[in-house]
Amino acid sequence: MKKRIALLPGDGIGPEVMAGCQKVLEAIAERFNHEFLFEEGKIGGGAIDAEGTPLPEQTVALCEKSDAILLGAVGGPKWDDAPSHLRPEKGLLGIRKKMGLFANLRPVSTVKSLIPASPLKEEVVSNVDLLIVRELTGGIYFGQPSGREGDKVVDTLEYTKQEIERIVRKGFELASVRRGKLTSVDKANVLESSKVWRETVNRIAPEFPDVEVEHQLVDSAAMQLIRYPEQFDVIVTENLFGDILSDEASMLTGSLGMLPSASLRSDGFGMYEPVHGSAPDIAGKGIANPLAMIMSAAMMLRYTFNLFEEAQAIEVAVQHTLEEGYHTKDLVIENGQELGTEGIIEKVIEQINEENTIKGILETYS
Ligand SMILES: NC(=O)C1=CN([C@@H]2O[C@H](COP(=O)(O)OP(=O)(O)OC[C@H]3O[C@@H](n4cnc5c(N)ncnc54)[C@H](O)[C@@H]3O)[C@@H](O)[C@H]2O)C=CC1
Ligand SMILES: CC(C)CC(=O)C(=O)O
Ligand SMILES: [Mg+2]
Repeated sequence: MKKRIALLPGDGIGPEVMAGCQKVLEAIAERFNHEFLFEEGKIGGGAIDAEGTPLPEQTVALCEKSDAILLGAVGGPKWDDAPSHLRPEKGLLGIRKKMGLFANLRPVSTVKSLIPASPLKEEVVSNVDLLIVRELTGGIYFGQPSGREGDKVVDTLEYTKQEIERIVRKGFELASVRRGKLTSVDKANVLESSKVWRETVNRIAPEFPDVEVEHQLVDSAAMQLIRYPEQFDVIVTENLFGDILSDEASMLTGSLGMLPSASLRSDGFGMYEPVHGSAPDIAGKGIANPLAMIMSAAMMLRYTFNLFEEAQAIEVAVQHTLEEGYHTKDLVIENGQELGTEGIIEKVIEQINEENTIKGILETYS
């Protein structure tokens, strides 16, 4: 299979994790006989410095002609005080909106050998397997007006009924092919948009009789994620709530460096991006965890290219690498060996090239 992949490394640790990801995809291409054509584009702070805008037109054109997009991360202290249209994050919001990537899928599951980086009891996180379905192109990140006037500052939370309905449907569809439970998270005791959200969920529910539906208010959901995360299968929620809850949920796995995501359009086109940001505190040190980025690439292979064995090869390679005790600084493994970004990538590639890893996967699919 021949595919064009747009690489948008971005800022901070973005280029470091993207370099590793590209190497892993090259190993997959060689192992499974595919041709992946990579082309890089600028986005975020680097694009502001080079082109005077966080989302240059060439980058949009590159994304439009590609079969899928991989994005690292944007932002950093250098641009923190810039006016809002010159903030790196505007580039990311812009490309999501421009490409119509309304559904952000953020899977969170326990990785057996990892010790959660928090006081969570092992029995509370040992069987976590949940999927946050976050609305990505509406809500308070996009509503107008937004800005300052005198001593007043405004951000607007805005949704159309259609925007709510399409993400809620996505949540139901995904729950129906997983364990059949949908938790809709809102703030319907306060926000009008959340009331419409809840009405929409209740209106669509009869179309999915096999899906059990429950509603949780976002403050309580934040607590339940830590208290009893195994209760969740699919969580569907609006943009801001999904952003916050997914960073919280990352701690169930051990690190923010472990969470991948897929940002999808209704036709299956997607941009694949780790949940984490540009991590300026560790950028340039060679210690960033590239596994969220790599597993985002696995999601790309599965969701946009329908390359199921190849996606699983990456996931199994990551799992075996961790089971053998190799990890980056952000992770804790008992009696493990700490490696840098490049070191862990080498181990994952060794696993991809390991005969038994691939044999096991091919047998599953035969
Ligand atoms: N998708 C994106 O491009 C996102 C960009 N950002 C931007 O990133 C910048 C930094 O934001 P923060 O709030 O610090 O969030 P962050 O996600 O960049 O970092 C939070 C903490 O997690 C650690 N961390 C994150 N990813 C890691 C990885 N792969 N390996 C090891 N440790 C990792 C960082 O070192 C830091 O201590 C800001 O400019 C923010 O706007 C934030 C979130 C998402
Ligand atoms: C940097 C923001 C635009 C978004 C964010 O934090 C995220 O998508 O997780
Ligand atoms: Mg975020």
